[in-house]
Amino acid sequence: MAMISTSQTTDCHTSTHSTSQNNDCHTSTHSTPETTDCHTSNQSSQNTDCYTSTHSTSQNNDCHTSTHSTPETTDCHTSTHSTSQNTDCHTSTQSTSQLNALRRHQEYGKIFREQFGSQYNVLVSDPALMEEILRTEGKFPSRPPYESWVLYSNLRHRRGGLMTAQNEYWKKSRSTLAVRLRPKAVCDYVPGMNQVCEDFVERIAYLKDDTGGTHLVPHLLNELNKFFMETIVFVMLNKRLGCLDKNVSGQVNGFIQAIATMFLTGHQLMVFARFHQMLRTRPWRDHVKSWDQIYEFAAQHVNQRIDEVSTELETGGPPLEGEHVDFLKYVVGTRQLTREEIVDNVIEVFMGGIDTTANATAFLFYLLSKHESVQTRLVAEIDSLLGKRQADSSDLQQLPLLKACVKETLRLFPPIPINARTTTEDVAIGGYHIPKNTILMMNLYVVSRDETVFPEPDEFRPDRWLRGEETSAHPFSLIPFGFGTRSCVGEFGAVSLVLQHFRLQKSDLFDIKPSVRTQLTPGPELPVMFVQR
Ligand code: HEM
Repeated sequence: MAMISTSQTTDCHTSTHSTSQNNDCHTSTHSTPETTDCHTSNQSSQNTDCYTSTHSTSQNNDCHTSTHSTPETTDCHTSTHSTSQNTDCHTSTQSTSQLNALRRHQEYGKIFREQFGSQYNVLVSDPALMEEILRTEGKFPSRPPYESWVLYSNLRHRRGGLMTAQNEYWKKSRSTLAVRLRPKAVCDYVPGMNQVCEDFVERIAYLKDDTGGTHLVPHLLNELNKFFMETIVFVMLNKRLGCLDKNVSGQVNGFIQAIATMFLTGHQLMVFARFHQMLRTRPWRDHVKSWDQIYEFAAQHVNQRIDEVSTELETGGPPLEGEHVDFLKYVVGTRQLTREEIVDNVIEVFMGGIDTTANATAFLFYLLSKHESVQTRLVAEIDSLLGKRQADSSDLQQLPLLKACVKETLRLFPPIPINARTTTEDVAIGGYHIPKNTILMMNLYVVSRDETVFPEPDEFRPDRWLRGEETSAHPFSLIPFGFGTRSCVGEFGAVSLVLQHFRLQKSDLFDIKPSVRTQLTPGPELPVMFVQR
């Protein structure tokens, strides 16, 4: 696989792709220039990953190739693809699909259009353009939902939840749920969450291979998934599932497996989901089966909790002003959503929250294990503030390096590498006219790896986020949680407790192989050794 070296990337960017101002080489060599249309790249159809689908260059004989001044295009093209000598470990841990995305933006610029069947997508990798998109969205911002999720909801006559909802139903769900998931509200759950963290640390100590001497934790990503599932279920349902018990029950394991299958098959159905449904293909059948299992398990727990809080509300009356109310009690108390709508929403929040946080934490552990000097400074920061005590909600503000490490991890490996919007009316972005129903794909990953935005983009340098050294990057250059009224409702949990117990070391046995499986993931096994402190 050809690698992209940083210096060559710079050449390409500066010489040919400066974008939004319409003064880049693409625009300047267009036959129909300013403010009309952006570049078009025709997709070579059958790709299973709509984010990363490789276009066949030879088919690009429309405005892109036909209007380009050939020498410049050729220069740029070859300069970004001829770097096979690069053995740098940074680039080797980029997923193939993200490397493809980088190349395409290097080739076509920071805004270009591609056609996918009858659907037009506009791909954007410029913070200023992303700001324009996100600041001009209307009352009901529309994020294209995973089609397979919507097809499943329709099949089972469900309304779906926050992740897939649109228009008035989305607004109603959002205003009911988000308020109790904001960081301030989640602080109320910190003592219980710390208990979950303690159990996770105990489980890591139990699982890590000390006798074999590798100190590795088998299936670490799966363990992180369990940890975040336990945490999110605790916050939302005020109950423990037992995901971190020594012997996890068959039911809980089945639920975890079903989520993994749902995401995997969802990724396979990313393109032409309707055809898969019509033809009842294997991925479609597995997708439906896994959703059914997820619903069966989760609905049982959510319904049980709705019954409990409904009784509490009937007997105790509405909560007093300022009184801590748990998430579901609050939601039921608002009477805004039906029982079925609550179930659908809670399940989709689970699905939005578990894998994202697990993948992000896995990448963070990996990066810390690889960068011992950062880890040493971070451990010193945590030790001097917390000693042996557990973190509480006010501590995060006093752990600037921890925050910086989290930000830097999300920059290098954003779990949702591409965020998107569907235009609900004709709009102008970067001077281009974009018709209604176009999908605007904002490639967070490509921005993160753009050295005109972040110097030394492939380096893990948390210091770039610290006071005094703060990056001068555009405010929209790092938006891993999205922005605006449709942004993420979740908040990223602390990892301080793990570092209070273990020193993380990179194992030489193997390295990660990131890939996009609906989300950007480092893969099931991580070369991170947990050495007891
Ligand atoms: C590192 C962790 C996470 C990352 C990187 C992340 C990222 C994102 C992104 C990029 C979006 C789309 C935002 C937009 O369209 O502008 C999103 C939406 C969402 N996230 Fe997260 N997320 C994370 C954790 C969580 C957690 C912990 C929860 C739940 C407790 C959660 C629940 C949701 C929900 C429900 C939405 C849909 C919101 C809506 O459409 O109104 N996420 N997330």
